[in-house]
Amino acid sequence: MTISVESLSFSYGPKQALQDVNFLLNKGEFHALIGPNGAGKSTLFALLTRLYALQGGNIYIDGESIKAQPASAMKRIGVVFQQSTLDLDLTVTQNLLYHASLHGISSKEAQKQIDRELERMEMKARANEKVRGLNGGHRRRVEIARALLHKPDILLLDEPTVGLDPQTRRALNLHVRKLCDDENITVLWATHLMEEINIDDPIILLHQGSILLDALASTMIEKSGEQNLTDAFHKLTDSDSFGGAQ
Ligand SMILES: Nc1ncnc2c1ncn2[C@@H]1O[C@H](COP(=O)(O)OP(=O)(O)OP(=O)(O)O)[C@@H](O)[C@H]1O
Repeated sequence: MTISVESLSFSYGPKQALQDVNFLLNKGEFHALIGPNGAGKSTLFALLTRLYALQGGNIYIDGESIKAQPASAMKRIGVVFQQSTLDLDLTVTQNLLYHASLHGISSKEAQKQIDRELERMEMKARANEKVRGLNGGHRRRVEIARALLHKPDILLLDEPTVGLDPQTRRALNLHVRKLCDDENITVLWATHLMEEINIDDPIILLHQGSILLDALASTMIEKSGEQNLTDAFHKLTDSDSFGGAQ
């Protein structure tokens, strides 16, 4: 399963948020989408998930255009948005059952999938608790379980660790990396936190709506001349040093 983004551009009225964005996601790999605030990450997610209609360019899933086959393309994608969309007054299972029914999954199959995904996220013991009683990290795990219910082969996560403490962030990041290893799921993880990225991760560095770098994280360090990812990120996304990084 690959995603190919080709010549993607998007404007909010006169404000151009993305310009000529191109990249490829490889099957079963963890990719980090990084960029400072306002770089265009959320806009890109909105296009990948069909929340916004495409303006310029196209997105292909295994060669299939999401413009031409939006429904079948969407079946292959699971999404965790930046803002939580769980119903706080429903239990974990009720939230997941509702989502499964939206995907047309039978209740028997849904229960099987819910058990499987909650087990994987180490949340099975909390299945009958109201979401309101869960901490932020556990709510995020439920959202990841929910995104996987319809067995997608691509998982998109838009800054999923916002507001979580470092330990919880790390645990969640490891959970998602395991999905790549165990299930061959292709992941796009948007973040502006460099500690969530490994040196050998493929990264897509977005800055002011354009791709500044599409390479391994180690290459970002080399290109910047810095010693670590955090310094490299700041150097490359500082407007004064913009250009010459590609
Ligand atoms: N509804 C909107 N109307 C006008 N401009 C917008 C709108 N949404 C986003 N923008 C602008 O488009 C650009 C890209 O925004 P976007 O939210 O995609 O960036 P981001 O990288 O996700 O940032 P953040 O990390 O802050 O969410 C920014 O300059 C932003 O101000």
